[in-house]
Amino acid sequence: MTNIDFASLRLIGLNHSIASQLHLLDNPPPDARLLRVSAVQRDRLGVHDGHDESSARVLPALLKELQLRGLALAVGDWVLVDGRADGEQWITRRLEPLSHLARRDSAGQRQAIASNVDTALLVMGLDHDFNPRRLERYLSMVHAAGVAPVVVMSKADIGVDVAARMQQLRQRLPAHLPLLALNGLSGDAAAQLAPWLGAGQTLVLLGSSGAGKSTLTNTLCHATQATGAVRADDGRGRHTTTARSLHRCAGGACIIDTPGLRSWQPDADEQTLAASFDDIAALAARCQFRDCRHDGEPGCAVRGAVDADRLRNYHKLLRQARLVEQTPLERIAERAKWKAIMRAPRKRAMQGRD
Ligand SMILES: Nc1nc2c(ncn2[C@@H]2O[C@H](COP(=O)(O)OP(=O)(O)OP(=O)(O)O)[C@@H](O)[C@H]2O)c(=O)[nH]1
Ligand SMILES: [Zn+2]
Repeated sequence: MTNIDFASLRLIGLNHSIASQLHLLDNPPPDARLLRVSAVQRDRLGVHDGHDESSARVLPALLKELQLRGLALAVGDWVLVDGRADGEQWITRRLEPLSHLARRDSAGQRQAIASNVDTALLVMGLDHDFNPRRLERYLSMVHAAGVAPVVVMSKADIGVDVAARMQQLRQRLPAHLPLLALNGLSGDAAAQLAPWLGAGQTLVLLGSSGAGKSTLTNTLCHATQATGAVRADDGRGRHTTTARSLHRCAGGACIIDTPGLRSWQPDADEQTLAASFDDIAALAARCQFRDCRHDGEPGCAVRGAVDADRLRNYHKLLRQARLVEQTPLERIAERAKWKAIMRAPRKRAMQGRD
């Protein structure tokens, strides 16, 4: 029978939906332990039992099965781990995640970011990091994964034009989206984020390098990290330097910190991306033409009602999604078309940044 220490695992986000999957497994391995992936390295993973982190390897059969499905283990995955006589820990199963965040790299390859996340904090600095288009790209990725986003504008204490920028975002983004400005170095940040930090919740922090993700993680999880570090007694493969992704917060939530992403796209097809701009989708129902592209057609309800740069970004993201879905031949034709358009200097001026 699989071992579940529910009280301990609850500290790192175990809930009943995950635990109940154990009863549905075919041939559950005897004496396996349920643990959570807390760090991913090249050929080793950090696994957490709620109190301590240790190191494990993935069974080649599981690795192969995941690869065939285009998947990979990510921080936040729940796994079954078997201890062997040689002292090595092997990950034998991965429970089906309730949510899974992934991105596409510049070559179109899918890369796993995090699994079983309730809330994504999209962290962006109110300094030179400020970039609404990039924020919208993060929102699409998070929406495609079925994770609830919260926009966290950091460096409110040192940012430039803070009030004007917050106002700009409020006007540009859908009204229902939680949006707040904070100083990640101040204890007040925990109070501002309290609605999302309940016991058993898992949050992931996403944003560019330097946005303030680790600073915020330290502020929110400081007490737990300090106590977590002193528990070093069995000495087996613990606390490797990169194994710092899953952090416990004092109030019972846990946070997955991620490195800043460079040159990436949301892992979503055109339809999913379009749905992630739900303000545009809602307005589009009132366009005169059912297949309106909101690109200058008469009777368009979107153009004029949505921030012009947001609409340009929407079109750009859909174009990129189509590109990933295309066959190589279609891609060549599309590229030729764009080359011709890019050659026309008047049109070039209309291509936005980022
Ligand atoms: N004044 C102020 N400084 C901040 C705030 N948030 C982050 N910083 C500073 O910004 C710098 C970068 O912050 P990090 O937390 O390391 O950024 P990160 O997003 O974790 O970056 P990567 O780990 O590279 O992805 C540090 O020097 C922080 O002290 C804030 O809200 N206010
Ligand atoms: Zn329209």
